[in-house]
Amino acid sequence: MASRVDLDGNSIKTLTICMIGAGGFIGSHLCEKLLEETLHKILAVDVYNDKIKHLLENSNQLWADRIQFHRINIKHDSRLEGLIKMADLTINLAAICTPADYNTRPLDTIYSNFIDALPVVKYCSENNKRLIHFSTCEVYGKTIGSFLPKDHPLRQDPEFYVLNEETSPCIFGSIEKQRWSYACAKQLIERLIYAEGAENGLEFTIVRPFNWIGPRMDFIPGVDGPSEGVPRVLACFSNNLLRGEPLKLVDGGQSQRTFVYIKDAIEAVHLMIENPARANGHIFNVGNPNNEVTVKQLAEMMSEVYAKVSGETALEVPTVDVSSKEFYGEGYDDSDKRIPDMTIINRQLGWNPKTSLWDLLESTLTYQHRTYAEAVKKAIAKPVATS
Ligand SMILES: NC(=O)c1ccc[n+]([C@@H]2O[C@H](COP(=O)([O-])OP(=O)(O)OC[C@H]3O[C@@H](n4cnc5c(N)ncnc54)[C@H](O)[C@@H]3O)[C@@H](O)[C@H]2O)c1
Ligand SMILES: O=c1ccn([C@@H]2O[C@H](COP(=O)(O)OP(=O)(O)O[C@H]3OC[C@@H](O)[C@H](O)[C@H]3O)[C@@H](O)[C@H]2O)c(=O)[nH]1
Repeated sequence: MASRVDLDGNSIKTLTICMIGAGGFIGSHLCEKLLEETLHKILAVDVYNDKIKHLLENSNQLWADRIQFHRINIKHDSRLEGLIKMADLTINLAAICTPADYNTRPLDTIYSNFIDALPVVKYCSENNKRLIHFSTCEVYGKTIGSFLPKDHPLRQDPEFYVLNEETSPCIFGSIEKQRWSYACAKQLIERLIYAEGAENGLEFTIVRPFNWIGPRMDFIPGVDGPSEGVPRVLACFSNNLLRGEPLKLVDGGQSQRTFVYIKDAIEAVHLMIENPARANGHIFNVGNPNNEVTVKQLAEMMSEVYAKVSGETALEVPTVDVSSKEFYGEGYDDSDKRIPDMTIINRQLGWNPKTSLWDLLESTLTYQHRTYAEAVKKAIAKPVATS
């Protein structure tokens, strides 16, 4: 591989990266990218490795000696500090990050996103190691505009809804709305990392992903995850499409999201890894402001794309409304709208997302159909056990 240079023309040093949560959706894509396009070494830490098996198993591959899997639960494993010490850079992706858990398992959510991340920050700070920590767009919570009357003209003013790392406040619901346990824990760990940077010189970058989606996201209930499990929206809707059932719109699907293709987003992380002088000390929104839809529009587009890639006829009534209480239970609440301000990532790293929502759904749903259609058919055909 020819010697590669960073954004300032300096040659890039080969790194050893301790990637915690490497076996998850984002981790699997990041491992793939680093192995295929760089010479960096990965110490991959996770409790699962199904999503990176293809990278670990084939010993003929060029990168066989550049990835090592460590099955470690970071809650209680003394090997973690040793791995962080061995690495030049630690990337922490580990988290409980599915909304169905925030109000039903708030303690696990808070422990996972705050308490369990503490030693990682501490070991990086004490050993002078750089940290890239994955936070979330949920730290912004609700938009200022959402508190205005429905038809107020200021709702159309970007000042009232575009989310900026340096100027937007973090607006959460009341404590009984346990949905915000995740966002609040993520916010506190961001503040702690920021304080470690300010008081102890920790070199850090914080990433706030805005709905990254693509292949290998979450699981299909009853196929490669629990039948009663509720994954994030891409997998929920994929599951409905694979089963030929209407897509469930929580509270009418009026919330808005911007979706970015995982492969575009991984490019941004790659730039952060290899341009520490431009990334250190920054918090970055990573999303695609051009891909905004309501959840209802997402459902309609996914139905259309799925019909195209599977050759199956779309349902006449493709969606059904369901209340958030029925779908998620007590304590659910929602972010109304999420448009990332791209000024900082653009200025520091020159990054811009490329893939349109239609195109990213086409490649993702082609993957979902190819990977799961047969398995779902079998699961549906299985006779239900009678008592
Ligand atoms: N995908 C998105 O759009 C998105 C949006 C906002 C924030 N994020 C953040 O990005 C990070 C990665 O998200 P993802 O979508 O890949 O989720 P994911 O659930 O697919 O990956 C998380 C991984 O962390 C591992 N993990 C969790 N607890 C662990 C522990 N105690 N010890 C070892 N491993 C543990 C899990 O096994 C899993 O493989 C998370 O911090 C999440 O909050 C993701
Ligand atoms: O079947 C479904 C699933 C979800 N939804 C809705 O779709 C929207 C998106 O739901 P997701 O499950 O993708 O989760 P959210 O976008 O609310 O939060 C996510 O955002 C950023 C990350 O930190 C986390 O991965 C997650 O918290 C929500 O309004 C939800 O209520 C449905 O209408 N139907």
